[in-house]
Amino acid sequence: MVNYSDAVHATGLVVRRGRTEVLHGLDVHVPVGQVVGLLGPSGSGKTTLMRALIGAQRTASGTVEVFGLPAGHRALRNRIGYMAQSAAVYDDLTVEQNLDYFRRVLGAPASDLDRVVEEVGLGSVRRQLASRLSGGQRSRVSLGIALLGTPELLVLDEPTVGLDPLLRQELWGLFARLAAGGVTLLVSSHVMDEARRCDRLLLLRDGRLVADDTPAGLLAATSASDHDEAFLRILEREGEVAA
Ligand SMILES: Nc1ncnc2c1ncn2[C@@H]1O[C@H](COP(=O)(O)OP(=O)(O)OP(=O)(O)O)[C@@H](O)[C@H]1O
Repeated sequence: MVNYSDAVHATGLVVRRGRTEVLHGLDVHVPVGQVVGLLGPSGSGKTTLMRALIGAQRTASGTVEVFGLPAGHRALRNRIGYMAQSAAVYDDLTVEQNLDYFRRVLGAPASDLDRVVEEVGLGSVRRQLASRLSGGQRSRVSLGIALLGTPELLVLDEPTVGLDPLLRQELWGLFARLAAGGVTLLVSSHVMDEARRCDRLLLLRDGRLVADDTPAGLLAATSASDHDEAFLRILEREGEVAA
């Protein structure tokens, strides 16, 4: 049954990419106003799931609803912000020209430009060409684009990759502030240290959901002292079951 306090509700989601089935009947829900971490080994299906949520991935069967509407519905376009793994940035434009271009495409207010520059901490390079940015700065421009128009759901594919620990901490602070204001965030990550900053964790393995718990709940369920260890234990256990 659909719970209307869920921002995302997927049931029996099956996705094929090419000839291969990569998601095998996932049931996933993401409660409104929470920061939910999407974790799992490389190739486990995190990006594919995110693409399905934003309506960019053809599904073979199952349902995916976002705010009670089918994923990809027109009415969701301005309610979801998506940051892909590869930076969506024009090299021949400055930071603020990039953000302003996407702001106008989205029909977001002019005041969004300064707000977003501030939120992603790019004030000192706002007039610099994107071609001259570091990898971490480029990914923050992409994150800024996802924040334009104040979306209610943010789907962020590894937003902190390539960032130093201080910047990562600042961005997780921003995610927590956004969630406190009612925004829902689904954030994929390879960095297990980031797991403890989430309200809830989804762990994918080979296209199957193998854990859906709070960070503390996962530690308790596995008797592990940190999330690296907890995930390894779950993955080992699931591997044994699958073998
Ligand atoms: N365009 C494609 N055609 C066929 N198979 C694909 C395609 N893109 C991804 N896959 C496969 O789908 C599976 C899931 O990939 P996906 O990118 O969703 O994983 P991921 O968990 O996001 O990985 P990573 O952490 O490395 O980004 C992998 O086995 C991958 O090889």
